[in-house]
Amino acid sequence: MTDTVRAVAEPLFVKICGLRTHEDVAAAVAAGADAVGFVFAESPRRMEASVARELARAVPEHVLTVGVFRRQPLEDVRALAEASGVRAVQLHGDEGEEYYAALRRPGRTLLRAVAAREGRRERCGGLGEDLLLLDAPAPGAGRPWDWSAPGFVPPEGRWLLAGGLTVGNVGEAVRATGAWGVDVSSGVERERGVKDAELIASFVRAARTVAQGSDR
Ligand SMILES: O=C(O)c1ccccc1NCC(=O)[C@H](O)[C@H](O)COP(=O)(O)O
Repeated sequence: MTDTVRAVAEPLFVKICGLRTHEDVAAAVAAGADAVGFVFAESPRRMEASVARELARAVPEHVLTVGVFRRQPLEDVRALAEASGVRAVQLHGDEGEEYYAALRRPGRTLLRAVAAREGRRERCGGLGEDLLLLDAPAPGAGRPWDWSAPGFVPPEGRWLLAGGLTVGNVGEAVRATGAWGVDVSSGVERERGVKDAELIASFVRAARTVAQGSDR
Protein backbone atom coordinates (compact mmCIF):
# COMPACT_ATOMS: atom_id res chain seq x y z
CA MET A 1 0.00 0.00 0.00
CA THR A 2 1.44 3.42 -0.94
CA ASP A 3 1.34 6.23 1.60
CA THR A 4 -1.26 8.06 -0.49
CA VAL A 5 -3.78 5.26 0.01
CA ARG A 6 -6.10 5.54 2.98
CA ALA A 7 -7.71 2.45 4.42
CA VAL A 8 -11.47 2.93 4.54
CA ALA A 9 -14.19 0.34 4.55
CA GLU A 10 -16.89 2.14 2.59
CA PRO A 11 -18.01 1.29 -0.94
CA LEU A 12 -16.80 3.64 -3.66
CA PHE A 13 -19.22 6.51 -4.35
CA VAL A 14 -19.81 6.99 -8.07
CA LYS A 15 -21.29 10.13 -9.65
CA ILE A 16 -22.18 10.34 -13.33
CA CYS A 17 -22.30 13.95 -14.48
CA GLY A 18 -23.79 15.86 -17.40
CA LEU A 19 -26.90 13.74 -17.95
CA ARG A 20 -29.40 15.23 -20.39
CA THR A 21 -32.01 12.62 -21.28
CA HIS A 22 -34.28 10.04 -19.65
CA GLU A 23 -32.12 7.35 -21.26
CA ASP A 24 -29.01 8.78 -19.59
CA VAL A 25 -30.70 8.78 -16.19
CA ALA A 26 -32.01 5.22 -16.66
CA ALA A 27 -28.53 4.02 -17.66
CA ALA A 28 -26.84 5.65 -14.66
CA VAL A 29 -29.42 4.33 -12.19
CA ALA A 30 -29.32 0.81 -13.71
CA ALA A 31 -25.52 0.85 -13.53
CA GLY A 32 -25.69 1.56 -9.78
CA ALA A 33 -24.55 5.20 -9.69
CA ASP A 34 -24.85 6.96 -6.31
CA ALA A 35 -25.33 10.41 -7.81
CA VAL A 36 -26.29 12.00 -11.13
CA GLY A 37 -25.33 15.50 -12.21
CA PHE A 38 -27.24 18.10 -14.25
CA VAL A 39 -25.15 20.97 -15.57
CA PHE A 40 -26.51 24.52 -15.17
CA ALA A 41 -23.14 26.14 -15.89
CA GLU A 42 -22.05 27.45 -19.29
CA SER A 43 -21.41 24.22 -21.21
CA PRO A 44 -22.56 22.14 -24.18
CA ARG A 45 -24.23 20.00 -21.48
CA ARG A 46 -26.10 22.90 -19.94
CA MET A 47 -29.80 22.31 -19.45
CA GLU A 48 -32.97 24.10 -18.43
CA ALA A 49 -34.16 23.70 -14.85
CA SER A 50 -37.55 22.45 -16.07
CA VAL A 51 -35.89 19.61 -18.02
CA ALA A 52 -33.70 18.69 -15.05
CA ARG A 53 -36.80 18.64 -12.85
CA GLU A 54 -38.47 16.22 -15.22
CA LEU A 55 -35.40 13.95 -15.26
CA ALA A 56 -34.93 14.17 -11.49
CA ARG A 57 -38.44 12.79 -11.01
CA ALA A 58 -37.24 9.49 -12.49
CA VAL A 59 -34.31 9.25 -10.06
CA PRO A 60 -34.89 6.98 -7.06
CA GLU A 61 -34.49 8.39 -3.54
CA HIS A 62 -31.20 6.58 -2.88
CA VAL A 63 -29.52 8.34 -5.82
CA LEU A 64 -28.45 11.95 -5.19
CA THR A 65 -29.43 14.54 -7.82
CA VAL A 66 -26.76 17.25 -8.21
CA GLY A 67 -26.97 20.65 -9.92
CA VAL A 68 -23.59 21.80 -11.28
CA PHE A 69 -22.67 25.53 -11.31
CA ARG A 70 -19.63 27.62 -12.16
CA ARG A 71 -19.11 31.26 -11.27
CA GLN A 72 -22.82 32.13 -11.23
CA PRO A 73 -24.58 34.70 -9.07
CA LEU A 74 -25.89 33.31 -5.81
CA GLU A 75 -29.48 34.23 -6.65
CA ASP A 76 -29.28 32.30 -9.95
CA VAL A 77 -27.87 29.23 -8.22
CA ARG A 78 -30.58 29.39 -5.57
CA ALA A 79 -33.33 29.81 -8.14
CA LEU A 80 -32.07 27.02 -10.42
CA ALA A 81 -31.59 24.61 -7.52
CA GLU A 82 -35.14 25.29 -6.32
CA ALA A 83 -36.70 25.14 -9.79
CA SER A 84 -34.98 21.90 -10.74
CA GLY A 85 -35.52 20.23 -7.37
CA VAL A 86 -31.96 18.85 -7.18
CA ARG A 87 -30.92 17.68 -3.72
CA ALA A 88 -27.30 18.77 -4.03
CA VAL A 89 -25.41 21.79 -5.36
CA GLN A 90 -21.90 21.49 -6.83
CA LEU A 91 -19.88 24.70 -7.17
CA HIS A 92 -16.89 25.03 -9.50
CA GLY A 93 -16.08 28.69 -8.83
CA ASP A 94 -14.05 30.37 -6.14
CA GLU A 95 -17.01 31.08 -3.88
CA GLY A 96 -16.31 31.79 -0.22
CA GLU A 97 -17.69 30.55 3.06
CA GLU A 98 -20.62 32.99 3.03
CA TYR A 99 -21.75 31.81 -0.37
CA TYR A 100 -21.81 28.20 0.87
CA ALA A 101 -23.63 29.24 4.04
CA ALA A 102 -26.26 31.07 1.98
CA LEU A 103 -26.97 27.90 0.00
CA ARG A 104 -27.19 25.67 3.04
CA ARG A 105 -30.64 24.33 3.77
CA PRO A 106 -31.99 21.15 5.40
CA GLY A 107 -31.57 18.09 3.23
CA ARG A 108 -29.28 19.79 0.72
CA THR A 109 -25.76 18.45 0.11
CA LEU A 110 -23.07 20.96 -0.92
CA LEU A 111 -20.12 19.92 -3.08
CA ARG A 112 -17.05 22.11 -3.54
CA ALA A 113 -15.05 21.45 -6.70
CA VAL A 114 -11.43 22.60 -6.81
CA ALA A 115 -8.63 22.13 -9.31
CA ALA A 116 -5.97 19.82 -7.92
CA ARG A 117 -2.71 21.65 -7.18
CA GLU A 118 0.58 19.94 -6.53
CA GLY A 119 1.68 20.03 -2.92
CA ARG A 120 -1.55 21.63 -1.71
CA ARG A 121 -3.66 19.75 0.81
CA GLU A 122 -7.37 20.43 0.50
CA ARG A 123 -9.80 19.72 3.31
CA CYS A 124 -13.40 18.68 2.91
CA GLY A 125 -15.54 21.02 5.00
CA GLY A 126 -13.12 23.95 4.75
CA LEU A 127 -15.83 26.27 3.42
CA GLY A 128 -18.83 24.44 4.84
CA GLU A 129 -19.20 21.86 2.07
CA ASP A 130 -20.20 18.24 2.68
CA LEU A 131 -18.10 16.76 -0.10
CA LEU A 132 -14.97 17.91 -1.87
CA LEU A 133 -14.34 17.25 -5.55
CA LEU A 134 -10.76 17.33 -6.79
CA ASP A 135 -10.92 18.08 -10.49
CA ALA A 136 -8.83 19.13 -13.50
CA PRO A 137 -8.43 22.90 -14.12
CA ALA A 138 -11.03 22.76 -16.93
CA PRO A 139 -14.09 20.99 -15.51
CA GLY A 140 -15.98 18.66 -17.82
CA ALA A 141 -13.24 18.72 -20.46
CA GLY A 142 -12.23 15.09 -20.07
CA ARG A 143 -8.61 15.99 -19.35
CA PRO A 144 -6.91 14.09 -16.54
CA TRP A 145 -4.50 15.68 -14.09
CA ASP A 146 -1.51 13.84 -12.67
CA TRP A 147 -2.91 12.13 -9.59
CA SER A 148 0.16 9.86 -9.47
CA ALA A 149 2.63 12.78 -9.17
CA PRO A 150 4.87 12.56 -6.10
CA GLY A 151 3.66 16.03 -5.03
CA PHE A 152 0.03 14.93 -4.85
CA VAL A 153 -1.38 15.09 -1.33
CA PRO A 154 -4.81 13.47 -0.83
CA PRO A 155 -7.39 15.76 0.78
CA GLU A 156 -8.64 15.31 4.32
CA GLY A 157 -12.15 13.92 4.61
CA ARG A 158 -14.62 12.78 2.00
CA TRP A 159 -13.58 13.59 -1.54
CA LEU A 160 -14.35 12.64 -5.11
CA LEU A 161 -11.74 12.30 -7.80
CA ALA A 162 -12.67 13.80 -11.20
CA GLY A 163 -11.04 14.90 -14.43
CA GLY A 164 -10.56 12.71 -17.47
CA LEU A 165 -11.59 9.46 -15.81
CA THR A 166 -12.45 6.56 -18.12
CA VAL A 167 -13.13 2.86 -17.82
CA GLY A 168 -9.43 2.36 -18.60
CA ASN A 169 -7.92 4.57 -15.89
CA VAL A 170 -10.47 4.74 -13.05
CA GLY A 171 -9.11 1.64 -11.33
CA GLU A 172 -5.55 2.87 -11.20
CA ALA A 173 -6.70 6.35 -10.19
CA VAL A 174 -8.66 5.04 -7.20
CA ARG A 175 -5.84 2.72 -6.19
CA ALA A 176 -3.26 5.50 -6.40
CA THR A 177 -5.20 8.18 -4.57
CA GLY A 178 -7.48 6.36 -2.12
CA ALA A 179 -10.37 8.58 -3.26
CA TRP A 180 -13.67 8.11 -1.40
CA GLY A 181 -15.52 8.41 -4.70
CA VAL A 182 -15.26 9.29 -8.39
CA ASP A 183 -17.05 11.62 -10.79
CA VAL A 184 -17.11 11.26 -14.58
CA SER A 185 -18.66 12.98 -17.55
CA SER A 186 -16.62 12.94 -20.80
CA GLY A 187 -15.35 9.40 -20.21
CA VAL A 188 -18.87 7.96 -20.50
CA GLU A 189 -19.78 9.88 -23.68
CA ARG A 190 -19.69 8.64 -27.28
CA GLU A 191 -19.38 12.24 -28.44
CA ARG A 192 -19.26 15.53 -26.56
CA GLY A 193 -22.45 15.90 -24.55
CA VAL A 194 -23.91 12.53 -25.62
CA LYS A 195 -23.82 9.80 -22.99
CA ASP A 196 -23.38 6.12 -23.81
CA ALA A 197 -25.25 3.57 -21.65
CA GLU A 198 -22.66 0.84 -22.15
CA LEU A 199 -19.79 3.12 -21.21
CA ILE A 200 -21.69 4.18 -18.08
CA ALA A 201 -22.23 0.53 -17.06
CA SER A 202 -18.59 -0.44 -17.76
CA PHE A 203 -17.29 2.61 -15.89
CA VAL A 204 -19.29 1.90 -12.73
CA ARG A 205 -18.31 -1.79 -12.88
CA ALA A 206 -14.61 -0.99 -13.35
CA ALA A 207 -14.57 1.58 -10.56
CA ARG A 208 -16.32 -0.68 -8.05
CA THR A 209 -14.35 -3.81 -8.96
CA VAL A 210 -11.05 -2.12 -8.28
CA ALA A 211 -12.29 -0.41 -5.14
CA GLN A 212 -13.46 -3.75 -3.70
CA GLY A 213 -10.11 -5.37 -4.33
CA SER A 214 -7.98 -2.49 -3.05
CA ASP A 215 -6.95 -1.24 0.37
CA ARG A 216 -8.85 2.04 0.09
O1 LIG B 1 -19.60 19.43 -17.82
C1 LIG B 1 -19.31 20.60 -18.02
O2 LIG B 1 -19.22 21.06 -19.17
C2 LIG B 1 -19.02 21.50 -16.87
C3 LIG B 1 -18.98 22.87 -17.08
C4 LIG B 1 -18.72 23.73 -16.04
C5 LIG B 1 -18.51 23.24 -14.77
C6 LIG B 1 -18.54 21.88 -14.54
C7 LIG B 1 -18.78 21.00 -15.58
N1 LIG B 1 -18.79 19.64 -15.38
C8 LIG B 1 -18.44 19.03 -14.17
C9 LIG B 1 -18.22 17.57 -14.37
O3 LIG B 1 -18.69 16.99 -15.29
C10 LIG B 1 -17.45 16.79 -13.40
O4 LIG B 1 -17.69 17.27 -12.13
C11 LIG B 1 -15.97 16.71 -13.68
O5 LIG B 1 -15.45 17.95 -14.05
C12 LIG B 1 -15.56 15.60 -14.62
O6 LIG B 1 -15.52 15.95 -15.94
P1 LIG B 1 -14.77 15.03 -17.02
O7 LIG B 1 -13.33 15.35 -17.00
O8 LIG B 1 -15.43 15.39 -18.30
O9 LIG B 1 -15.04 13.59 -16.65
